[in-house]
Amino acid sequence: MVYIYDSVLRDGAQSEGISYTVDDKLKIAMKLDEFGVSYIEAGNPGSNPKDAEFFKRIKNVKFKNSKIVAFGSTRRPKINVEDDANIQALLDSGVSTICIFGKSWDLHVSDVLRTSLEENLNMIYDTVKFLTSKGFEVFFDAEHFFDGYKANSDYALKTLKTAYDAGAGFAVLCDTNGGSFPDEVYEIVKSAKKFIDIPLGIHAHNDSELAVANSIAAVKAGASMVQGCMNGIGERIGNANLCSIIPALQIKLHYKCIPEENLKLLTEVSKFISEIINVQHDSRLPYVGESAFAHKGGMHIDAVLKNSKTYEHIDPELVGNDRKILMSEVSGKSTILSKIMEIEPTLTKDSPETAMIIEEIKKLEYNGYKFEGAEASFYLLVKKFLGKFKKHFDIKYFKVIDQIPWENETSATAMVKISVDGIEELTSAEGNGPVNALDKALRKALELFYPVLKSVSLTDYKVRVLNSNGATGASVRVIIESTDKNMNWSTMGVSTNIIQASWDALIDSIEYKLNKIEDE
Ligand SMILES: CC(=O)SCCNC(=O)CCNC(=O)[C@H](O)C(C)(C)COP(=O)(O)OP(=O)(O)OC[C@H]1O[C@@H](n2cnc3c(N)ncnc32)[C@H](O)[C@@H]1OP(=O)(O)O
Ligand SMILES: CC(=O)C(=O)O
Repeated sequence: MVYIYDSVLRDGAQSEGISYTVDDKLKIAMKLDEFGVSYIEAGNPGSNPKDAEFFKRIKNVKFKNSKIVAFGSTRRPKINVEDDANIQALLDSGVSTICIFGKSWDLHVSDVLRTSLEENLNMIYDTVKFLTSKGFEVFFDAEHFFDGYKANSDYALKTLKTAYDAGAGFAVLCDTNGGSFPDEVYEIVKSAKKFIDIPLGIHAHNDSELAVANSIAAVKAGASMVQGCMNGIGERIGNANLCSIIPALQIKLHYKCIPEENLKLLTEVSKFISEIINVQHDSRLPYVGESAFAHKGGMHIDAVLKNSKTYEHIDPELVGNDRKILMSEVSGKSTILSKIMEIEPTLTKDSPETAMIIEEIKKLEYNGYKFEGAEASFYLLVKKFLGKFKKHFDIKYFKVIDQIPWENETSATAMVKISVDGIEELTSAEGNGPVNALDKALRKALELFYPVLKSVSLTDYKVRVLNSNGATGASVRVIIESTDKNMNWSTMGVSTNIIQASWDALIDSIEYKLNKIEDE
């Protein structure tokens, strides 16, 4: 068993750009409990009113898997532990587990605490003893343990012994500055383990991008608690990313970390935390990112479709993620065929249509199209090639007029003339920009013929300048995301004229919806 100790709410709150509300903290704590981590380090009750309120409110919440931990430092030098306001706040926090960080690097004792080595040991002893004697489960975070060990191993080890003598349940060895290497961590954890019989934990920062490797090295050397943060957030570059450590330990090294059946919640929990902290979920996160199982190279896709083990280190379903097959100019026949077969199952790798579609895609990608992000446009292209595309309307013309200054949120007016089965319709609409006005005018006209389009809305609009050397004459690629609440789809347009590119993406969005209805 390796105890998973998440610090998203404490060390995570020390990340640049992250500031939780009390409600955010409560939501995250409940999600982590549902996921099944053993400990949730929820904050420092002596630090600020928000954390103090959190500890007050959390008293009324029942947790089924996790214990809430309050975090704080050893007492200040040269005062009685009972007189330390931060220790008092820990006592009042209402939790049963407390994590105390203390100095284990002599440099920090002399230069930061500005006290004697002896007094620092007294501070550790007094604080841990005081809290254990009050019945708390106490963990000791040996701050800068690895740097301290390298500078003065006797003293660093003495700090662990002191915490042990005072009744600490775990000594957690911290790579606070994140500068250690896995082989050093392995050796130092081994020697700490030989020196003292207290359960050991690891708390690694990611300054050298080695926090996950260092945490795993520590476990291999005998540590049985991993402190870290989901998504790797935390002070500076962040903490060891638990989203990578948990599956590595549980799936590959067969340690028990969280309830087995909950591992498939990992991707959801990771995305939930990004949502709460209001940052884009990083697609490149191992295991849980959108790209973690996204295959693009033609040869990779060919192999994955034959046997997914050829290019996947684990089955994505184990962590609740999905496999993605991306189409692009580096796709081979197998990739595109797998997509084409969703539209026309009788085609094979050797059908002339397959070769023609691949050639067309490569030509279009050369000219700035990117089908990887616009699968609905790909679907329409294939349908057109196979003669299966049904055109639902003709555009006679469209016009857009920009207006500055704005008037009541309106800066553009569009006029659109369409025809459906020979019946013409001319509409106009105002919008907060030319694309918005065009979208509204087009829908107004089409909804008369196709009321189902009332359920469709645009959810995202992205523009990418393709050859920026062309300055205002550069080509742009517009990607539009649409939804009808049941499904989402993306379409694309490329042109030197941003209005034309947007218009093409809009037309594809609507034709996709109407063609899909006919497939059903
Ligand atoms: C490695 C880590 O991440 S440890 C956790 C770090 N987290 C944080 O700092 C966030 C929470 N911190 C806070 O809210 C504030 O720093 C508080 C409320 C705890 C303290 O605030 P202040 O009393 O104003 O002190 P300030 O933050 O300016 O300085 C830190 C003080 O703590 C002392 N200190 C640092 N580590 C320890 C320790 N392990 N034990 C005792 N005292 C310590 C420093 O020596 C310094 O004291 P000094 O001013 O007498 O020299
Ligand atoms: C305790 C802690 O956060 C650290 O040493 O990094």
